[in-house]
Amino acid sequence: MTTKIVELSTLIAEKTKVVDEYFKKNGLPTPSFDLDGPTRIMIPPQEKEASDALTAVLGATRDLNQLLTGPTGVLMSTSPNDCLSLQAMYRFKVAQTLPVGEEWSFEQLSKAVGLNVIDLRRLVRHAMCNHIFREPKPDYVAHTATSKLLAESELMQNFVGITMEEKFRASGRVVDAVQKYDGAHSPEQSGFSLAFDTPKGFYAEMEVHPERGRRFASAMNTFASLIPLEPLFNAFDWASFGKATVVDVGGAWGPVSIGLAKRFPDLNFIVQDLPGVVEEGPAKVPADVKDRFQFMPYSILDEQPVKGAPIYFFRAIFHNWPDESCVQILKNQIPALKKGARIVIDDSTLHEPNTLPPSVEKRRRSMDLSMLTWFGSRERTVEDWEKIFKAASPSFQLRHAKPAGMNYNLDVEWTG
Ligand SMILES: C[S@@+](CC[C@H](N)C(=O)[O-])C[C@H]1O[C@@H](n2cnc3c(N)ncnc32)[C@H](O)[C@@H]1O
Repeated sequence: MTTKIVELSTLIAEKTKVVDEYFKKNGLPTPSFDLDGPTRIMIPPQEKEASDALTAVLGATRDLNQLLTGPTGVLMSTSPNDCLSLQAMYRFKVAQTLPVGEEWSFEQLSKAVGLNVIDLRRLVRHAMCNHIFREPKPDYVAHTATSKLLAESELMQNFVGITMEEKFRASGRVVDAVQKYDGAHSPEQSGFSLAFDTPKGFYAEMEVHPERGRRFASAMNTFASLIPLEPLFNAFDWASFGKATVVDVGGAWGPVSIGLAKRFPDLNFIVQDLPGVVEEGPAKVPADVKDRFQFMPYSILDEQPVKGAPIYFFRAIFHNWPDESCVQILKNQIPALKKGARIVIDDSTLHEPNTLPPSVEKRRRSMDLSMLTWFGSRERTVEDWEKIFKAASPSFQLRHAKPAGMNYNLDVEWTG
């Protein structure tokens, strides 16, 4: 009889071959830890066979690893140390300090980053276990593909920065928050607020710490600009509105609206966000669509000031807010809505357990816990969404809820 571990290893071998052939056929470099290794492994979902094979390999390698580690090993090796060593790499700018292609001794690196050599060595050597840096000869450090990416990419620096400096710390207080508040009813009832000892929720706290706020906004904006927008273009009939204004509520610097503007030349955009965020916006809009953009400070906790637009677009907004706040945000839009106006929501959504490949399910569940950590909020199923619309007003009618890439697209009509 074939055992589970052999079954998994056979699947891994078969599916890895499919992925390998896809890379070769498309002239893509093979994954490598070396300096010139590719920085991003992405197979577009329309390349279904190769994309499914990659998903299968990621799930099966994880399962095989866990089976061979065994229950005792899994429980005892789960630890925050991966975050700890990466936080140190971020805080001491180790990646940016070590020149790419050079080999520096720990002594030299210690002097340059300003951390004693004993602690630097132990932290870097732990990071090396995750292929972040390598030790080409005893007591020397060199870059790998991953540490090089951290050295050279501002997005990665900001993304790692918010994860290690804010979220890692906040995670340590999530269970306390859950126990204390028994379900967050407002953004300040989060692990983040407990960890940072603040009476404010995450976004309100960022307003009083503009540097941290900019780091978060930069990470989110760059991340958003890397996500393929094709699924969003196709999920909603943007063109059917003809010459129309889209109010991009919480649109940050407008990365998603910029994509929409390029694809749908008849649409104009009013991008709204907190004052410190929108002030960065105009400089980021490419010249070819600039005349169709306006940026406006607006807090979703107040009444919507742009009246009578046909489309109010919320991308990755509601999952940052607990249910009561979502209801209030929707109510705040009502005075601006004319009959037939649409609230278009593009947000990640939860599925029934065990209906997605394990690696995708883990990503979604992790996103759900991230929302809990930062904001006391949650990912939602379509049914959860429907309850929120109903609580805000029975005049909100859900026209469709369609999968759109990693997200769901919800088209909600104001029936007046
Ligand atoms: C996860 S980001 C999504 C940004 C953008 N919609 C996208 O898809 O990339 C959430 C956005 O909500 C904005 N935000 C947070 N609190 C807000 C508030 N009270 N009023 C308006 N925007 C807010 C943040 O500044 C941030 O830009």
